[in-house]
Amino acid sequence: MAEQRNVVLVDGTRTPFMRSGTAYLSQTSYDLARIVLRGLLERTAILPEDVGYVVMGTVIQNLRTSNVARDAALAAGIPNSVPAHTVTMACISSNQAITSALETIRSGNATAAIAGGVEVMSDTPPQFEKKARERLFEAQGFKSPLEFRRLLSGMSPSDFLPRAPTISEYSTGELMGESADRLAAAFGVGRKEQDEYALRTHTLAAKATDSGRLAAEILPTAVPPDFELLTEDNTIRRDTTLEKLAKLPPAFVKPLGTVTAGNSSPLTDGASAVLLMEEEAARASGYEPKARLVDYLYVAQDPGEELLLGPAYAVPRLLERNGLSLSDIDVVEIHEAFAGQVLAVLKALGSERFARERLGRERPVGEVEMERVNAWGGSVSLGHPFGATGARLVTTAAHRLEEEDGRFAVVTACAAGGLGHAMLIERIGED
Ligand SMILES: CC(=O)SCCNC(=O)CCNC(=O)[C@H](O)C(C)(C)COP(=O)(O)OP(=O)(O)OC[C@H]1O[C@@H](n2cnc3c(N)ncnc32)[C@H](O)[C@@H]1OP(=O)(O)O
Repeated sequence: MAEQRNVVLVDGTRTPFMRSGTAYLSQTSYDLARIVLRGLLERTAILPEDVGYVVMGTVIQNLRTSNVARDAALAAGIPNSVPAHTVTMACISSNQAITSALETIRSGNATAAIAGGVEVMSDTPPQFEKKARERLFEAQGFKSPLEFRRLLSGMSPSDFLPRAPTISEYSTGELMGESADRLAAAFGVGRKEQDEYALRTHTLAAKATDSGRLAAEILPTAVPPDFELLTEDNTIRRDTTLEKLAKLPPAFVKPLGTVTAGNSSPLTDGASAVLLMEEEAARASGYEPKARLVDYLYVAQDPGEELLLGPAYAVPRLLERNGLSLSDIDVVEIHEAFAGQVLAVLKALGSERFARERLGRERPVGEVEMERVNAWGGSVSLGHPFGATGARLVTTAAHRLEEEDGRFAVVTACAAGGLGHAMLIERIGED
């Protein structure tokens, strides 16, 4: 069998992440995807014709450009001969984009590929109920004013009111935040712990911003109407204190829930992208790749019972099949959908009962040292543009490996549908 081709991360970048309804209100997913692709091309100085494939993740599609990867790639100057596709896998959509690009390179179908993701929650298309959609469909065939009267017959005006989509699990109807609340309760993660974690992530994100560490991955971005140059995430709350967090009411399970606006990831707009290459080709082109993408896997659990617990299943399997243990992992980048979800995952990894009953192992997977976890902030503080978070995690993990002089990083995330992902990344030292 031919030796497997190594796939490396040459570099990654992202727009600043912005709370929905703020700086990117004028933008569509196509706009931000085009901006980030152009930014990546410039940053890496790769010739657009040397890119063999483009794949991007997104969750809430704009129907006019449902293959946003293709349309944004064309607009970014990537030749029309370069194929592109868009994937969706809820909050791990750009993780899926990265692994799709990785497989495209591994299989020899490309030497260099761009993967990324985009989400503009500010541009969520309003939805009509099925009954109204049926009537509107029929109306396409109406010609006379008399026929148009039929549009409303038997319908009330409220049937035509557009509804904002909810962030809920389709199969159960449960909101993500409700599920996070149940998960936290099931693992005995209290409100105080969640608020402390929220304060930690905001504090670390502010520090990483001020020290310029996050600037290394952020693409300064200017958009209409005022074209102010945006260089930082506006999701970070520098005014956060435990006292303020403690006063916030439950956001989902009322009145007794523990998940609040303060310990949840906010609704966010943003885009991210990475350049992946076959290792030898990258070196031959004069690049010093940042990290090797060693291995990855996806898991899926019951969305009713364990919607956001995927990392607790994915990480042990990934470590085991690579002969590693948690103590070998210098950098952990875990998606923070909610503070309570991260803390529940960490508790699951340290739990003997979880190991025995859920993983079929004699011993717990292990305790994760907190200083290794999301040291530059996470989705609660940096925001979570659904389709773009995965590529942020991978880029940050590679940068942290360099900065912290580590060898292995694990990137892991949960997603709607009970899905989970974990990826093993190895820093490429000077050899
Ligand atoms: C796999 C996955 O990723 S699943 C996750 C998918 N994502 C989600 O489900 C999104 C979850 N988040 C949300 O839905 C929303 O952010 C919500 C519902 C939690 C909160 O939304 P909003 O109420 O619009 O949040 P908003 O930012 O206005 O905050 C509400 C209040 O809390 C305050 N607040 C929020 N965060 C903080 C903080 N860190 N410190 C202090 N106060 C805070 C705000 O100032 C605001 O106060 P005000 O009412 O006095 O102005």
